[in-house]
Formats: sequence, structure tokens, C-alpha cells
Amino acid sequence: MNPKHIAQDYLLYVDGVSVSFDGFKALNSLSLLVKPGEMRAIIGPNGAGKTTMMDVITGKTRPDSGTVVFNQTVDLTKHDEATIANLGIGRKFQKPTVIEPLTVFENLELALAGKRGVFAALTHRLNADEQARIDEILELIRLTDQRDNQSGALSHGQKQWLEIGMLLISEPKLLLVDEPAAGMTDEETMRTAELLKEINKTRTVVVVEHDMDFIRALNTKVTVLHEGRVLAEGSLDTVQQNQQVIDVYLGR
Ligand SMILES: Nc1ncnc2c1ncn2[C@@H]1O[C@H](COP(=O)(O)OP(=O)(O)OP(=O)(O)O)[C@@H](O)[C@H]1O
Repeated sequence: MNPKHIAQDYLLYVDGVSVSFDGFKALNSLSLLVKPGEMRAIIGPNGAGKTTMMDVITGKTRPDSGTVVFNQTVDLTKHDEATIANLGIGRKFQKPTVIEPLTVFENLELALAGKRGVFAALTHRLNADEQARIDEILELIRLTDQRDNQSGALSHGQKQWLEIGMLLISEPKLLLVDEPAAGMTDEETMRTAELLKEINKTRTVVVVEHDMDFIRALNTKVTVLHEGRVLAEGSLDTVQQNQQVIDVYLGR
């Protein structure tokens, strides 16, 4: 595979990717093409392969075959998770990993220090640009008034937003978000859709979610996965009218 042959148009180019676990095909010739600046929603029933797809993109799982190219030149199948994160792919897992005894601000400070580690984060004095960057993110994730409060006291939704803020600190080109609305109130769910739309003004976003109200609020192109491959793609209305999609969701 020569990445130079990959179409210039895509930030993320996944083609013909297969992954087997003990002979079971979790991904079966999966293709996903995402343009720079796009927001893509991924839906699909349990076991469709959504998590495995994210694992392949982020280097957690190696595909048996297929092409995974980032930013037109980088073959992601050749890199480990840490390298891929540094290349500009941020992944938000379902479960928040904020450090609860620390304040909201300290968590963002720690994310900023990144590889320098906790000791460096706690001893390093932020410069004006770094302060401004954190303040900007606090505004975006609507946690400015929680700045000096312990993260452990935040609501579930607020913890998820903080985690997204921590990812944004490292300025990812591509943000992968796994079921952000799970466990959220309706209001938090809608606020999360707004947040992702705001983030999408400057970054490419791929979001996996089951909540259809959330997907509708994103108002973006949807890819439906089933049995490790793409079943349908288009607007939410289009895919919801697709008979194969209806059958899969009704379990026929
Ligand atoms: N490490 C593994 N070993 C064996 N089987 C696995 C492994 N990881 C995933 N699978 C199987 O691969 C299939 C796809 O799983 P995956 O978690 O990617 O689906 P999903 O679409 O994310 O599902 P969900 O919506 O339930 O999270 C499932 O049948 C799952 O049981």
C-alpha cells in the first residue's frame, strides 16, 4: 500500500478493513471516508463493530487487512496508540477519566502538561497563552463557573464535557467520541450535541452514539454499521427510511 495513492480529499481513509477475533469477523471489509472539517455520526446495533472500528483507528487493534490512512500520508496500522494520539487523533472514551480530587482547572492544567507528567503540571507556571487557552476551553465546555471546584462534584454530563475539554487542549485534528450521551439527562444530551457542533467548526469529529435524538440534533451525515461493514450512509432521515436498516434495528 502506498499512501501517496490515497485520494487527497480525506482526513481519515479507512478502506477494506477486516478484523477477526477467533474466526469471528468483528469488521468485514469496512470502509469509512471522512473529509477534513466533516462531522460523521456512526450508528449500528450492538456488536456492529463500532468500538472495534475506533480501536483500529487509534492503534489499539491491528486490522488483519485493509488500509487506514490519516491526513493522506500516515499509515495508522504502523503506529502504536501513543504515537497516533500525538499525530492529532483524540479519543474520548465512554467512561470519564477525570481526576476527581483535582479541580476542573487542575485537570485541564494536567492535560496541558501532557507528557511532562503530574509533577511538571503542578510545578510548571502557566504562561499567558496557556492561561488563555484553558479559559477559552472552560467557556466552550461551559465550566467557567466551576473552574475552582472539585471535578468529583460535577454532574455526569459536566465530567464528560471536562474530558472533552482535556482532549481539546492537545488540539487534535480528528476527535473520536464514543457514546457521549450515554447516561446524560435530555438537557445534557442536547448541550453535548451543541458542544460537538461548536468543536466541529474547527475540527473533524467522528461520533458513535445510540441516542437518536442526539444524532438528530447533530444534523449531520450518518453511517450505519452492521456485522462489521457499512449498511447505509446519508442523512438520518434517509437511513431511517432504508428497509435494510429498519430490518436490522427491528432484529429481522
Ligand atoms: N477482543 C475481542 N475478542 C473477541 N470478540 C470481540 C472482541 N472485541 C469485540 N468482539 C466482538 O466483535 C463484535 C463487534 O464488537 P464491537 O464492540 O466493535 O461492537 P459495537 O458496535 O461497538 O457494539 P456496542 O454497540 O454493543 O458497543 C461483537 O460481536 C463483539 O462481541
